[in-house]
Amino acid sequence: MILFLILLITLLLLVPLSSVRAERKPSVHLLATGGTIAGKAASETATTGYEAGALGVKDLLGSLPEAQNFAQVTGEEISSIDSKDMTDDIWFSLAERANELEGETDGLVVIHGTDTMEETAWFLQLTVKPSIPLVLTGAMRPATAVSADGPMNLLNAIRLAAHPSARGKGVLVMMNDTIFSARNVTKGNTLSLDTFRSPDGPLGYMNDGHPCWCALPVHVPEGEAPFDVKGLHRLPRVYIIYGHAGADGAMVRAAVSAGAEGLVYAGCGNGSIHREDEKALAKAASQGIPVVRSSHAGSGSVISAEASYEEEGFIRGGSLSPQKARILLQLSLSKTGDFRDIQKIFDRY
Ligand SMILES: NC(=O)C[C@H](N)C(=O)O
Repeated sequence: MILFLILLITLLLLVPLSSVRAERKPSVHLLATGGTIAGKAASETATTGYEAGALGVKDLLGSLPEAQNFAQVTGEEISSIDSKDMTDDIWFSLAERANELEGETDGLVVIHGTDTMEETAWFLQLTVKPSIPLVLTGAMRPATAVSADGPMNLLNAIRLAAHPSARGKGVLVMMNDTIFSARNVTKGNTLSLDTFRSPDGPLGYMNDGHPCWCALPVHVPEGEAPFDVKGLHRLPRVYIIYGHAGADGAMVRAAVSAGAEGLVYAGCGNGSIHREDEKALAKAASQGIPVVRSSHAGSGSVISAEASYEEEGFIRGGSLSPQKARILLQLSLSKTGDFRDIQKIFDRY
């Protein structure tokens, strides 16, 4: 009897220990959209002139069996495009799938071309419930190239998405061993492997597959996704007008007559607007078309400047790049057309 009791107690003590040892691997699901990471070139030395998005998610995973050592990796294709051709529909599908998978996997990786990666990352930060890590990655060299960067980027992105420390940091971009926040990341070089940067510095690095954080992201959404795009069939038509010397308002007038529902001005310096463009923009705003001032300077915030900008009801775009201000304006317009409410949204996100 005593022997039986001793055996039973030993067993009870061992069961929890063995269950800790047999801890399950985290699951990571890939949503592939195409890009150079899935690109095929005519030769191993070609790094341009390839077909972007030629390889499927199975091919990418098949050539990276090591990934399964770190996570149970599954995947599906959402599209197979060069990301320069990104559409609202693909964004809606991505947001819908990411929201559906939120309770079913520990992390998500979006495989994406680099040209519009920063825009998709930002769109997803605003439309996907931020409960599990969501990481975007891609490549600068096609999969067929000597020393292609895609496999290591994908492996790092999977390991980052599986890592608990990636939670609560908003949508992340993992490129070239470096971790960026969706809000601040931008492509900064046409061809270099080290193309992604953030004016305020990266969030961290992948050191031999382990995230090493050095900063915290700002304006990260909590709880629910800020915008619900379920049921939307298109995003409002918002054009970006590029500010430059010798402007004459023609581009603003062209945008308005093309049916602009909102305008983003990529101004100089602190969102400064050429006076000829300003006249045309003030007219657009008086017709109820919201105008956001942003900057093509590449870093810094757009704050109040000329008194006339405030009188004309222009919205201050803060530190968002013109292309990200455009997305936030599109999503804001799905909620409100009131300039003051849109300003509050810009101040929050
Ligand atoms: N490196 C890349 O992925 C560029 C490619 N044009 C894309 O954005 O799909």
